[in-house]
Amino acid sequence: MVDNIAASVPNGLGKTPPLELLFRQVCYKLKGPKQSKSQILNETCGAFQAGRLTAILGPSGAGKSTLLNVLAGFKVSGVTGQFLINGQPRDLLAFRKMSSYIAQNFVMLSLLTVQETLRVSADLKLPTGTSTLQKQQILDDIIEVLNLHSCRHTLVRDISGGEHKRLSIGIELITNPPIMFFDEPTSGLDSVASYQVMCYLQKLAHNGRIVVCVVHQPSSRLMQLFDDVLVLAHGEMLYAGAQCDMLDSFQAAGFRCPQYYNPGDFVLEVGSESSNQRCETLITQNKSKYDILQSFSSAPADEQTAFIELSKSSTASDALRPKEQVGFWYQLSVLMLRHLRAMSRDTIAVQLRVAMHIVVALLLGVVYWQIGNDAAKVISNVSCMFFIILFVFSGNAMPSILLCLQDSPVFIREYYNGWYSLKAYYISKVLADLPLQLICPTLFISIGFFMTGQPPELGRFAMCWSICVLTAFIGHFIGVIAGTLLPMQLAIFIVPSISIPFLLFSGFFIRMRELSWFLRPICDVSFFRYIFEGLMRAVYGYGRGDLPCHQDFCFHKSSEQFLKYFDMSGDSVNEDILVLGLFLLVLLIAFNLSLHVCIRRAL
Ligand SMILES: Nc1ncnc2c1ncn2[C@@H]1O[C@H](COP(=O)(O)OP(=O)(O)OP(=O)(O)O)[C@@H](O)[C@H]1O
Repeated sequence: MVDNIAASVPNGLGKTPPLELLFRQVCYKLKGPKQSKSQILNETCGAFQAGRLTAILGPSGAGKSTLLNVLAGFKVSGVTGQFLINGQPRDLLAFRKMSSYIAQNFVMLSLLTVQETLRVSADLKLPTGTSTLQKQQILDDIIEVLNLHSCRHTLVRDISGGEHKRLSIGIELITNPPIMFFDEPTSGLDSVASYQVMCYLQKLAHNGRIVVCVVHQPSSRLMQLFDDVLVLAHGEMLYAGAQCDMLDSFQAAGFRCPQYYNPGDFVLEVGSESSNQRCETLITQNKSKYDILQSFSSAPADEQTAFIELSKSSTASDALRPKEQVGFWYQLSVLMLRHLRAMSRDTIAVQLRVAMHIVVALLLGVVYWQIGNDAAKVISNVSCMFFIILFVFSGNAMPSILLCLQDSPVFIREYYNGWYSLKAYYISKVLADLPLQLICPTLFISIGFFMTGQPPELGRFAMCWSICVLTAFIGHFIGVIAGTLLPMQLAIFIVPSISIPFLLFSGFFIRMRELSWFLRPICDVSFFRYIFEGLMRAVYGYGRGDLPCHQDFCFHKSSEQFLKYFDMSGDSVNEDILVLGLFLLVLLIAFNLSLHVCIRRAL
């Protein structure tokens, strides 16, 4: 069945020559003088061949994941060494196109089904021109190969750990890459599930691919599945070669594996020695094996000796990223559909958010029932407006942090695999969030405005609605930016901590003229000022005249005088809306920049 996948994918594996990846004297050094252990990999050598399953073994902290990252081309800065593919120096970008890297914590969107996840991946990864029928055929084959029938229509959040691992393999299988790297594909799985996953990997390898995986403490049964083994200890390679020769090699260096002992455990124990001094023979033996290979290689001499100083050439993220396979508009439509589908299933961030806006609006209406047209209750009405601002802002900022935190790791992985451009992701995020940002404040202000007895005039309602929608957008983008740039705890702390001080400069707690001169400029950059001012003007401005007074004396009877008292005279809600629009524009730009920062930081 794996053959079917190969056959149905354009440029499938059947058409590529057998590959050999050779790496020699690969070193990785951490940058910065303060790093206590700066040399993580030291002159490691090894080779991978098509059709063979290779395990990278070693004690914890030996450098296995680092080596995998370096080999897969994800770590480039601080790396030196020689990487040859079929005897030719590796072109990093071409290599990234033909290989896939499946991380230990492979993140996917939890609110899509297994089939939908694979479908999105097929839509974005397969070249334009691949027909729907071909895509469906590939999907069906992958589901069959990886035995994902039973959970085909299950949401990713509900599938088991083993199914999750298999799905992550399936996503990478869509393009049928000839080289696959796996970081601890069996972590978190029981022995049966680990064996199953490893059998799939063996099947993939024996079908003609290079399959390399980092494995922690493989059982004897699992060990038998590997064709080749790399053993790392303290950043040095003790052994790289066929599994069947491994114990002989260790024995030749003075390490004899007891009978009936798991070879995996044995090499881990040898590698766990406090230093590599006793293993010096093994290290030298391995290095000389690959030096001999160098002299017999058929590649031209100048290319063989061309050491690639990757750190010099590949600082830009684009140098690491394969080009997208489908056009911008197609990327945008697939991403939009995916966002909307996931959002429609998001109980907390979407359904509960809409419900909360309705419930709180009803509560507001009951508490401030018909006070908007009463001169005796003007101050309470101002508090009501301030509550509206607070709720619409925080009710949109906080859930948006959560939405972003789920999406960011998926975005980074897919972006670096060339599924789509940053522009397509950015626009799809902004557009897909639009309906929710319109629905929530619209529901809230519609219920609140009429229940609290604000003047029933279309013009005033439209102004209040516009301001509430802009408040929701501002809150949303502040949440989204914080969620993209910061870890969750920090984002949840930072958003209220930064926004609450600006509330002081809104004009509600203290009038601007009462502020010290040096604090007044802060009012100009407090978007709460324009929101509050806009709502006040929309309700009390535009020639509203005297308010009905149902008591002997009402101090704030004249709405004009009342606005004057708050320093908000002038029928200029348009100006407030314009300034809020500018704030929104700045936030949109900041969101775009935060995505750039996010992808650069992931390198
Ligand atoms: N960015 C970094 N800063 C500081 N130390 C680092 C960094 N990256 C890796 N290291 C160190 O390099 C060593 C190798 O790390 P690596 O994650 O590759 O080990 P590993 O063999 O995969 O370990 P494990 O099996 O426990 O996952 C560790 O000692 C780790 O602390």
